[in-house]
Amino acid sequence: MRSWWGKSSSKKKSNKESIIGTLHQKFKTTSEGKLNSRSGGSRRHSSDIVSEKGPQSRVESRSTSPSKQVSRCQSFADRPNAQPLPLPGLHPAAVGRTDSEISVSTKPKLEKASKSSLFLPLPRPACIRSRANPGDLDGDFVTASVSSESSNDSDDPADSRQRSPLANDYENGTRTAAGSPSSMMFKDHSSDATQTNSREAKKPANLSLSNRLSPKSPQRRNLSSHVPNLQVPCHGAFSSAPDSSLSSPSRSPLRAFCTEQAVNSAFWSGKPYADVTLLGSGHCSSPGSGQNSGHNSMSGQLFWQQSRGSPEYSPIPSPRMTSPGPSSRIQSGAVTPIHPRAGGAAFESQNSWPDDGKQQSHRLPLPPVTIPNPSPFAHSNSAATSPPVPRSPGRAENPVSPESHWKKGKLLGRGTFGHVYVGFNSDSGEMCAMKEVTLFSDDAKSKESAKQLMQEIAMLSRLRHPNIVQYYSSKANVWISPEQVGDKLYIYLEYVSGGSIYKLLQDYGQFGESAIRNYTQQILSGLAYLHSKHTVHRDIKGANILVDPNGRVKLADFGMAKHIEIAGQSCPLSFKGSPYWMAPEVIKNSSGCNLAVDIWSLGCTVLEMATTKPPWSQYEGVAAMFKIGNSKELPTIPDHLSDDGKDFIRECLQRNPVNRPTAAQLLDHPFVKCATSLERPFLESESSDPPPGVTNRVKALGIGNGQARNFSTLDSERLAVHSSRALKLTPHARSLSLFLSHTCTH
Ligand SMILES: Nc1ncnc2c1ncn2[C@@H]1O[C@H](COP(=O)(O)OP(=O)(O)OP(=O)(O)O)[C@@H](O)[C@H]1O
Repeated sequence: MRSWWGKSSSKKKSNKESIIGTLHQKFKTTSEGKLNSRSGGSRRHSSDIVSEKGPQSRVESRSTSPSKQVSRCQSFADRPNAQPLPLPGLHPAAVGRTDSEISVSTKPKLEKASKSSLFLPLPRPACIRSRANPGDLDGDFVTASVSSESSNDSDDPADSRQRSPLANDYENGTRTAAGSPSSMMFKDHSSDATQTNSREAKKPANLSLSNRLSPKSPQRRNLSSHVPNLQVPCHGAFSSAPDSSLSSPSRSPLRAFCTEQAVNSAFWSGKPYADVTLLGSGHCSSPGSGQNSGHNSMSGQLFWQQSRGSPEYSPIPSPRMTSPGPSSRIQSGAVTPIHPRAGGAAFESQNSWPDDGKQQSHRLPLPPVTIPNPSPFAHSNSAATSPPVPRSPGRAENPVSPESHWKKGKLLGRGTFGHVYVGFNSDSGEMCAMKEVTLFSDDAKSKESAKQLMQEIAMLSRLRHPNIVQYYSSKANVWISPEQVGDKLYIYLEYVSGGSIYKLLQDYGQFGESAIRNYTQQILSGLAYLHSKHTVHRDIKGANILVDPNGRVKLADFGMAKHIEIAGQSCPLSFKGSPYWMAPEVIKNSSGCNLAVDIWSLGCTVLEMATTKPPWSQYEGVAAMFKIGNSKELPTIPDHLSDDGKDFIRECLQRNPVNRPTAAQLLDHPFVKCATSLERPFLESESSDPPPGVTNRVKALGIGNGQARNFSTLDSERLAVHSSRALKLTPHARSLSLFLSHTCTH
């Protein structure tokens, strides 16, 4: 083994502590759990599980065909167990108005009714409008909307699909709430939904009514009473992600909380990058599996998380994502006829509501913005209250808060903590990435979420490096406080518009070696800086590395980063990370968490860039973890990589963390030492004329000659938004760059 940094790299035998027993035990448990579930015997954490997929839905859940999804939506009522839609006014006395009545008293009735073809009556609009106190009505529907929203922790259109039973079919089985108080809090919804797939056709009205009428459903809460102090630790010290099992609060609805789900979603579904949560000494969280952003991160117990299909969710919802759920219905006025929780077809299709026709069709998705309701009845008549002017997904809404200079724009992606939007400062013309976290006052996970977010801010606000995403403040000169608006918390980050490495790989396929060298060199620079601050990232992978249009790479997502107090010391191991990128010592819980875990993950990321997949991706999650943790094998290294590339990967993937080089040492490795920068210099030379096409275009824009020369080297976005920050190479930097490119060609 070559020791190019002068350090012995003789391999030691890896720790042979085996996790076989543990995994087998878990596997056995999960298998049993699954069998129980299939036979209807399992009721694991019924309140935690948003929905459950049956054998059929499990297959379809992996379908990515929008048309298929739509077709399933349309055929929902045709399911074998589907019952005729209830007619209004048949049995008014049977309508439960309280939660207890719905959940207890009416339940047997409903089951009985389903056998005897008797159906619960449903309220007509006229009945609703004739209420003595419109506020009651509003309250009911507000309740429904809030609780639905809450149960999904999200309010963007993309989440509509999650709330839809079809969407649940599409991606559930592992779609669960996290067992958090929040999920318990929304038991009406989650538990109903959990059992929906098997029962929903039998009792759609039950779900509808319980959602609409539950007096227990939460109202919007005063956040401050529950997250009273949002001040992050002062600059003086680094903060670290807490080692609790609640590491990824906002993603709780998606977090599997029983082994059965692990099996459902990953092991038996054949999903290559299934999300896993392992039962470990600590916990894991965070995103981005190979297939979803942050969705295969670990958190404490051996669970598989259902992938959402991509680590970054497209800001433009696909057709299958456009079925508006309760939340979007409330906000957008769109109603999915088949949504049982919203009362969908049960109400509208057979009750001859005036706008029946409208409700038969799927409306276009609306952007993830909150549209003020024009009247107290807006909720109740949500189907007919589409905003007069459809908002484009990119259209900014009002400033997040009066003091904030950022306006929220389109959705960039979703992660563990919440959603990320483009932010725009109308005054300066700058953009940022706004991370939005929705907090629920009586939800322990929300507190954890806020805590982690603040720790991430505290961490990021201390870091200044070109290869680390920069934290911005919501307000001038306030650098460490997240902004709290209602029940939402915002932090503002440098906007890296190129997306993540994962997304680039998905869109364009594997990278060429030159790009890999360059990106790796930049990742290493960021890591070397981070490690010099005694901080370990713990979730290095393609989905957490952003790339700007100039090829500059930025480490992102510091939600799991940990500060190691004393250099060289390891912190107590937390089972954190994303399984395919996770170091053996983390899986085996054998030698604590130290900086070397990032080096292992870097090696996996290099392989990911070279092949589009992380190592051992041919194995299912548990098997992959077994491979990583227990085998002595190296993952397959593609032949097309240079010897330097292969050697670099081998160095990173040494099983004994002690033998792994440091980031600083790896910067001297030949694979990255001569990496050529992809970043185009900002040309200042008067003699370099732009191509004729560009010149003409620039002339057409009325830009003078001098400006035109520079314009040719800038992408329009950067020019428009970051002109004040445009990179200019000083003469010294230019000559340095030339020198480096010259010396590295040899
Ligand atoms: N600074 C940014 N610029 C551009 N896009 C971003 C930025 N930060 C995040 N995103 C987008 O938002 C998605 C989710 O962000 P991020 O992963 O940081 O969220 P998170 O809550 O920390 O989730 P997780 O821990 O699951 O990764 C990313 O995959 C990326 O597409």
